[in-house]
Amino acid sequence: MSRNILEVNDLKTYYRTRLKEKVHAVDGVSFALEDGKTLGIAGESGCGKSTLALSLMGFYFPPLHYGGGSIKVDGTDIMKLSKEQLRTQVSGREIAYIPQAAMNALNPTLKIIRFIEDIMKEHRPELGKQQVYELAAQRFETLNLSAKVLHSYPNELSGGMKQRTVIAISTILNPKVLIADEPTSALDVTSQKAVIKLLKELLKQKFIRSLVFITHELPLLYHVTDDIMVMYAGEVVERGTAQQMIFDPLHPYTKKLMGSIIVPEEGMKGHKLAAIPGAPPNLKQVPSGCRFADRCEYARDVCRQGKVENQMLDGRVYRCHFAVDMLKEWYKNEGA
Ligand SMILES: Nc1ncnc2c1ncn2[C@@H]1O[C@H](COP(=O)(O)OP(=O)(O)OP(=O)(O)O)[C@@H](O)[C@H]1O
Repeated sequence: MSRNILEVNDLKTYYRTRLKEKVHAVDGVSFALEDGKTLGIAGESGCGKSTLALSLMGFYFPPLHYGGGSIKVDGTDIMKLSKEQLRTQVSGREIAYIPQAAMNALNPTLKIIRFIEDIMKEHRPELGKQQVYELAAQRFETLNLSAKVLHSYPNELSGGMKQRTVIAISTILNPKVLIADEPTSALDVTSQKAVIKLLKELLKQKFIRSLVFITHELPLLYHVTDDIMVMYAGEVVERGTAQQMIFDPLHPYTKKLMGSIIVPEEGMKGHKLAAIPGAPPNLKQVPSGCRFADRCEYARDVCRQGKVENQMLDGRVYRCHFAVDMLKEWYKNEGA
């Protein structure tokens, strides 16, 4: 059996607002990612995906705070490390993060090679300027990015090329896990395909070992990731293989989410999430029962009474009171 490269157990993180209220953005999240695997994270806007990504990196800066739980990267609990250790030993080396709109955050006054020089100065100080250049040029060419890009300024690159460059820079230290938050949003279909190809190449070349891919574009998850995890109101409501999650969802929320997808034949048409009536609960005051109950057509009184525990089924996990047979019966009747 393959070992886990990332293990998250009961992770809780919250924002403290100026009025001193707590926003429970990640509320008891647990999952594991095996070496060599890719995990997609889906869910509506505001359900905690980006906060989970920040939390996994140990980026706890006010207003975001750590509330409990563990994050193990290749066996090391990063929450037990100091901020300095996180910065020098974990960030970029063990686990790298490409935030939303990262390509727009590149300093326009610096040539691309300067970003790589800065990383190497910190992590590989023994390398001279020429060695850094050669290493960067070789990496870029292996990834089918011209080494000429290294001499360009960010604004001289197209959006798609800028995004691929950011990914190449962020993975230059061969992190074990790459977390990419909406890496294809705001790109045209051709550029999206190029970004996906690059991510797959990074895995194939073993420049990264595992990938966490956050996106609203659900068909992309089907084509890119082994597993999909769906979040709702700060919690994981279901996790399974991409095939199971898209074609045989168990949780009523996953069912609604996936109901909006038509898997396009050639793979990459951008289908966004269809609107689900109602809104997620306020994360300042989360309900004690099922958080989806108010929007769930199958909800009963029991759903609102007390915490809903995860149920396991053949390696899948879903957070609902009801048994699979009952859910499937309801779904069958719905389709009839
Ligand atoms: N700086 C902040 N201060 C207070 N609350 C915040 C802050 N940033 C995010 N939140 C809240 O935390 C919750 C989770 O937000 P998060 O951005 O993680 O969701 P998301 O699923 O990534 O959404 P999106 O897909 O729009 O990026 C939301 O209720 C959001 O309003």
